[in-house]
Amino acid sequence: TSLRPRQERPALQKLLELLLPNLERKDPRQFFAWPVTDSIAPGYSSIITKPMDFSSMKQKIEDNQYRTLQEFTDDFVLMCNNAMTYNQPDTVYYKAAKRLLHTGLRTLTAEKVRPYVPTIS
Ligand SMILES: CC(=O)c1cc(-c2ccccn2)c2ncccn12
Repeated sequence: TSLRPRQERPALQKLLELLLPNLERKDPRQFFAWPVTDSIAPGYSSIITKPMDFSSMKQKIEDNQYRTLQEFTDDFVLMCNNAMTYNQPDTVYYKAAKRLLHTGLRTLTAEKVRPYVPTIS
């Protein structure tokens, strides 16, 4: 239940706190740093049902909301796919998202990161 305190997952949390800045560095123009607002992107909230951005991912790490590396990866993929859904292919945002998705997944699936993926619990 929600009343049960979130069990600590220090090893995973430490890993995610290392991985997040690595991914953020791949977004130097900080397109993905903060939630996209309807004022900068007309109609965004009615088109994108599950918004995601790096600041929200950071908060989820601090709040112990990621149980596995896969859940963290899923949010990263969601963030990139949102940008490729809302923005047309010829926009800087779409192109940045496509590149970020590709380079970010290479980091998240790298051999040296894989040992942190828990086997069937
Ligand atoms: C990520 C994304 O879809 C995005 C980020 C931005 C953005 C992010 C930071 C500063 C300015 N714009 C944006 N602007 C218009 C349409 C879409 N976007």
